[in-house]
Amino acid sequence: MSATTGLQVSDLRFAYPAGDFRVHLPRLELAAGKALALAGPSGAGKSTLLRLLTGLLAPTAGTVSLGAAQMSAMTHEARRAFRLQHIGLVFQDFALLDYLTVSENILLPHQFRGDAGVTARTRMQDLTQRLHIDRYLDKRVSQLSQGERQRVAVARALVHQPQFVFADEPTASLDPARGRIVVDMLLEDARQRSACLVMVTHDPNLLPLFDQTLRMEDLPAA
Ligand SMILES: Nc1ncnc2c1ncn2[C@@H]1O[C@H](COP(=O)(O)OP(=O)(O)OP(=O)(O)O)[C@@H](O)[C@H]1O
Repeated sequence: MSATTGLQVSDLRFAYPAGDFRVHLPRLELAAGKALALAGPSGAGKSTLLRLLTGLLAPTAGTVSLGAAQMSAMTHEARRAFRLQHIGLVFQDFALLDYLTVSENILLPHQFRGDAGVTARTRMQDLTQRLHIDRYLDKRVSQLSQGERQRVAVARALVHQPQFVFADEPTASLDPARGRIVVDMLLEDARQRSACLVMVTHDPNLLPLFDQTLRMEDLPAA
């Protein structure tokens, strides 16, 4: 794989300062355009690993590289700027601002990037149509159901066409049919744009859709 476009992890180790949880990931490679499912029982460390891969948590040892960017070699500010530009994140709790409308939530990260222009709006229209939430664009997020909020979080993560997409159980609040729409869209979007997708899931039926699966229970003892 190209060293400058995919995701690479080498000998990553992490322990929370408080508590007993530890993780050791000797090696992970994900080429551009490929999708990885992160599976494992509750409490196995999937969200923790996702945070390590995005630079939201710093490893105790080892390296995470997203394209040419080695996350732990960057300053806090550089990591933040990199995330804003190149990473799309769907958090488990969605991390939406309740008092803003759907479109404001989706475009807010774009404004931080100094760009909320026509391209972003066109892409927002397309994404929200495909996610069946376009009729809510002017509604406050506080007025939406959990499943609708989850899809707003997915649209927000994709609107800037990031090279790396990380999604923490993006179908948890959805019925199977809508969940499948979201997963298919994430996969199709990543493949079309040659982006990397890492998705946490509890659903074994979804695993065959991915190019690779990492099961937390297969990792060596930390
Ligand atoms: N800030 C923290 N400090 C100490 N321990 C933590 C912290 N956050 C999480 N943990 C612990 O780390 C372990 C892994 O948690 P994590 O949320 O990564 O698991 P998960 O696989 O994503 O779980 P779930 O499927 O339930 O979301 C758990 O035992 C959890 O209690």
